[in-house]
Amino acid sequence: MPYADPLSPKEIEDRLAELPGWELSEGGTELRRTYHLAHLPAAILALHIAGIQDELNHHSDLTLGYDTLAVSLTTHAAGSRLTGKDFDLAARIAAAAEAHQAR
Ligand SMILES: C[C@H](O)[C@H](O)[C@H]1CNC2=NC(N)=NC(=O)C2=N1
Repeated sequence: MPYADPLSPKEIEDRLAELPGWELSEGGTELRRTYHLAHLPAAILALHIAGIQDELNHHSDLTLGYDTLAVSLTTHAAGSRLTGKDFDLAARIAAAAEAHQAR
């Protein structure tokens, strides 16, 4: 069983509709969102997300800014294309961000 198979454009469109505020990168290979919150709360949210990612064994790239936390997701084992694992993790990240009152 491969780690995860790339999704079709239609599947991506359908899954993206379930994630308000998230967007695709230029080539449709990354799922992205930037959260806005104060610096230390953003770092704490990053720590929470890191725990979720180890639990799921699927990891995003997180960029901590002055008052932002940017999230970028792709599945490396699928040739850096989007798979269901990306959307599953994004949904968990979105729930964590809401709990941290990130916008
Ligand atoms: C061995 C382990 O299952 C793999 O390295 C996992 C870890 N986390 C991962 N995260 C992401 N985004 N893509 C992967 O292909 C991936 N592979």
